[in-house]
Amino acid sequence: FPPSTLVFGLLVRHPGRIHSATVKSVDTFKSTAMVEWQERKMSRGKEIEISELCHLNPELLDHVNAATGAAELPSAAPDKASDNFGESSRPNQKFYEMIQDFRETLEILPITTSDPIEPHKICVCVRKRPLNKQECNKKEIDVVSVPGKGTLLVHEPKQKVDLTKYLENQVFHFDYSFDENATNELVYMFTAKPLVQSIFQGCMATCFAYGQTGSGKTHTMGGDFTGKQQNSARGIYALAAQDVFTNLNHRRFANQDLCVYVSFFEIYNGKVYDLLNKKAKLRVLEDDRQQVQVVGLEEVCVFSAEDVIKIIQTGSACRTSGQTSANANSSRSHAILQIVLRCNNRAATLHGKFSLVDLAGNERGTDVSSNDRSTLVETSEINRSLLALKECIRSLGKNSDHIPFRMSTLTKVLRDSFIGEKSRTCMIAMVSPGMASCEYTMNTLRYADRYRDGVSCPNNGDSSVDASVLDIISQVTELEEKVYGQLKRANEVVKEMDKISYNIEEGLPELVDYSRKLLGLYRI
Ligand SMILES: Nc1ncnc2c1ncn2[C@@H]1O[C@H](COP(=O)(O)OP(=O)(O)OP(=O)(O)O)[C@@H](O)[C@H]1O
Repeated sequence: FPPSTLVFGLLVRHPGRIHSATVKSVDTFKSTAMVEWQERKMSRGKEIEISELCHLNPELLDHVNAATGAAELPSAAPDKASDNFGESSRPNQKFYEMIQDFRETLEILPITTSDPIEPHKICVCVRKRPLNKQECNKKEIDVVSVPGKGTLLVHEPKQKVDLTKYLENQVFHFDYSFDENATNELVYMFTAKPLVQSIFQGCMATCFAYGQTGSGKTHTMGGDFTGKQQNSARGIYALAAQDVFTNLNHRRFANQDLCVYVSFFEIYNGKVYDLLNKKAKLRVLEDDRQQVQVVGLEEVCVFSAEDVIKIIQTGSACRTSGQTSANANSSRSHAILQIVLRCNNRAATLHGKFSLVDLAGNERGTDVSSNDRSTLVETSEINRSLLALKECIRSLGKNSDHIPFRMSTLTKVLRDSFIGEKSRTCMIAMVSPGMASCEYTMNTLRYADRYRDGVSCPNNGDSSVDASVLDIISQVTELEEKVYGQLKRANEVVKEMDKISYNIEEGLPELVDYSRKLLGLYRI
């Protein structure tokens, strides 16, 4: 065991003893040690030696792993079995076998239509899509298992410094979990269907599809695909619309005299675009009663589920056709379909609202490496809105008085959804099963997990948001609140001045009359 490695071992075991003056020499020691260690890794005989040393001192193994990052990297190297026998039929064959072995120990009981549906104010679910054709061609391995209702496992492939492969099996629990065989109808039944019932009772319901690009958000919300053709009648949007009309005609609600309106818009870079009006750019304004309005948003009165499906097709086509212009990729924007129930009176009073949101791909949230300004703006907007969403739903879960909805345009336009007893929320986290997506899958699951606990620990494992960013956002929000308060006061002053000027104007003719009389009296 060469001295430098020993020094390296000691230094990393006692990091508290390293003083700034010695940092340079420590780095030299470290890099020397790393080079030596890399050389040893290349040689099989030496490999065994390291393995033995690490075996004798597991702490050293952890430190070497941490220092080299080796343990964090999924193996791209061929495993020993295939080295020796050339038997490997896929990359990462060894991991594939380990996962298969693990799965054999699991009791698999997928969720079915006969499982009970429990009422939730905030419901968090997860859906795994099947491996797609490309992934199958590449012989990608599936690292996600869904053993049964609510549970999901990620078999994270890891490798020790001695090249031993192992799985870190991470378990997550949600309200419901859907495997790759689940249909949109099954997912709908447990997620959005209970929310449709709630809007008839006057609730503001919201269903979010969250996940990395290609994980199945649009498939779930907008309908499954046959080739490039999307079947809009089989997505959660359309299934919800069908149920709205079934309820509307039900005698229980028939006497409420309700009518249905639909709007469809997207938010890209903090700006709202109307998908039912050639992507017209709209303004979001807040009045002095804190009511948020999307000014000029097209709200179409609909009479059947088929009407809604046509609207979905029109809006989706508008979304897609815009991909070559300002909105370069639909996965970078949030799409929101709103189904609104209004009383059939003269004022068309709001009765209930269901917002169905296909969120921007969350992998953008971690992509901060780009130098391109527009990508950075996009990334920060997506980060900001997803963070704001998390914070608003958490506040809702805690029945907090303060809902930080002004943090992003997304939460501003969904303000109704986070307030009061009548809010209902469902988050469907979508995950891709492939090993290549493992890191994104973990990010998605951690994000969704926070909702479930109602606990936020943004610095603990949440790679997408840095503490300083959180700080800045909350400072900006505070400033926004202050500016808003000042504006409100200014508004009141203007109103008061208006009143005074009105009074002056009112009194003016009388004053003129009086002056005339005076002039007449004294014959001036
Ligand atoms: N549960 C599923 N079963 C079968 N195929 C699926 C499933 N989920 C997704 N797919 C397929 O995977 C591909 C990507 O899905 P989709 O477009 O819905 O992803 P996305 O998350 O909306 O991506 P983006 O954020 O880029 O819009 C599509 O071809 C879709 O048909």
